[in-house]
Amino acid sequence: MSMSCTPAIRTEGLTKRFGDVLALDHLDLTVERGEVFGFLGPNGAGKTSTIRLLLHLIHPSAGRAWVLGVPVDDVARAHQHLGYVAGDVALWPQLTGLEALHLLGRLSGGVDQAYLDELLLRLDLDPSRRIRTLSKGNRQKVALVAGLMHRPDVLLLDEPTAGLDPLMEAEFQQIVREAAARGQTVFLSSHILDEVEDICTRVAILRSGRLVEVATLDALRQRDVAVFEIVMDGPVPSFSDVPGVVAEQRVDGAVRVSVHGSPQPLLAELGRRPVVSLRSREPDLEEVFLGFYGVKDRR
Ligand SMILES: Nc1ncnc2c1ncn2[C@@H]1O[C@H](COP(=O)(O)OP(=O)(O)OP(=O)(O)O)[C@@H](O)[C@H]1O
Repeated sequence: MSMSCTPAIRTEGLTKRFGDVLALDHLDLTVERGEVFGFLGPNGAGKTSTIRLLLHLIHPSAGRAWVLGVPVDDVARAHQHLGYVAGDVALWPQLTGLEALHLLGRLSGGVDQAYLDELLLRLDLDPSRRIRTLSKGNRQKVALVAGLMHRPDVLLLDEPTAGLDPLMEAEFQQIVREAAARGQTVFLSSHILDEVEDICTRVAILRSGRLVEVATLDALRQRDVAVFEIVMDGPVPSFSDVPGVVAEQRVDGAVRVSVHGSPQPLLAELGRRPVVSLRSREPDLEEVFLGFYGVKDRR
C-alpha cells in the first residue's frame, strides 16, 4: 500500500483493561490523513487511554494500532510521525520555556525555527520565564508549542486547550486548521463538543470505553433528534423514563426534552398532563451530543 492512501491512524479491536476496569473496549477506528478528528466523551470514557495506547506508553490488552501504517509498538518509527500534547502538563519547573523547547527540540529533532518563533508570537508566550513561574494556561502554551514545532505528521492532542482563555483558544484553533491544510492530521480529544465543533471534520463519541458513534458534524446535526419545550400548570414531572427521551433540562418554569426518533410516547405522556404550551424545534449540536451521553450521565 502506498503511503498516500495509508490512514493516519488505524485501530483494530484495541482494548485496554486496568484490573477490573475496561478502559477501552474493542475500538475500531480509522482517521484519514489531513483530518481534524474530534475524539469526544465524558470523563473516564477512555480518551486518554486511547492516546496513551497510540503512543505505546501503555500496552494493549488486545487489539492493534498503526500510525501511518507503522505498528505503534515499533516506537522508534511510529514516534517519528507523532506529536503529543497532554492536558495536564508536567514540564521541568526549573527550566525557562525556551530551554524546555530547545531540549525537547533536540530530542525530537527537525524543529522548524521560523515556525517556532511564529508560534511563540501568536500564542503570546514569553519564552524567557521559568516554567514554575508560569500560569497553567501559559504552561499549556509551552506544551502546545512543543507539540507543534516540529510539524509532526500526526498530532495527538489530549484536551489541549485546558487553561487557555477564549482568545488563545481561537488562535490555537486557527493553528490547527493551518496544520491540517498542510496535510498534518490532528486527533483532538475533548469532553466539550463546543471546543472542537468549529475545527473538526469528523467526531467519534466514546462512552464507557465503547465507541458510540463516528460521524461528520453535518451528519450529527441531521440526527433524528427534536427538542420540545413544555410549560405545565403546576409542578413539572421528570420525563427521563419516557421511551425516546435522551436528555432533559429544566429552564425557569419550563422543561426542555430532547427526543430521539418518534415523539409519540412523549406526546402520549403529555396528553395526560396539564400542558400550557408545547413548542418543538431543531436541537443544537450540544443537545444532539448530550443525547449520545444519555440522560443518566448528565451532571
Ligand atoms: N493507570 C490506570 N490504572 C487504573 N485505571 C485506570 C488507569 N488509567 C485509566 N484508568 C481508568 O480507565 C478509565 C478510562 O480512563 P481515561 O483516563 O482513559 O478516560 P478519559 O476519557 O481520558 O477521561 P478524562 O476526560 O477524565 O481524562 C477510567 O475508568 C479510569 O479510571
